[in-house]
Amino acid sequence: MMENVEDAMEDIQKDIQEVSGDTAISSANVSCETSGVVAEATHGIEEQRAVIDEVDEQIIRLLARRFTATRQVGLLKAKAGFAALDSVREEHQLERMTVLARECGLEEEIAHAYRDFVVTESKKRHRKIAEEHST
Ligand SMILES: O=C(O)C(=O)C[C@]1(C(=O)O)C=C[C@@H](O)C=C1
Repeated sequence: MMENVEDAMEDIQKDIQEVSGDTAISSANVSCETSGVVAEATHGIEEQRAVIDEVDEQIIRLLARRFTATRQVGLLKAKAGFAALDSVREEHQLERMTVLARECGLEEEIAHAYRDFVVTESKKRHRKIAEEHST
C-alpha cells in the first residue's frame, strides 16, 4: 500500500515536471514569435518612413514651384487689375482633382483639402501683392 502511494507521488511529480516543461517551451515559442513580429514591424516601419520622407521632400519642392507660379499669376493679375479669385478656374481644378484622386485611389476629401489649402493661400498672396501694387 505504502509503495503504491510512493509510486503515485512519483507519477504526479513526473506529470508536474512535464507540464511545467511544456509551459516553458510554449512560452519560449510565444516570446520568439512576438520578437519576430516586433522585428518585422520595426523593419517595415523604417522602410515606409524612408518612402514618407522622400514623398515629403518632393511635395515641399513641388509646393515651392507651385507658389512661384501662383506668385507670377498674382503679379500679372495685380498689374491688370484682375480679381484674386477666378471661380471658373477653381471649378475646373476641383473637377480635375476629383478625377485624379479617383484614378490614384486617393480619398477625394484629401485632394479637396489640398486644393482648398493651396488655392486659399495663393489668393491671400494675390491680395497682398495687389495691395502692395496699389500703394
Ligand atoms: O489660376 C489663377 O487664376 C490663380 O490665381 C491661381 C489659383 C490657384 O492657386 O490655383 C488661385 C486663385 C484662383 O481663384 C484660381 C487658381
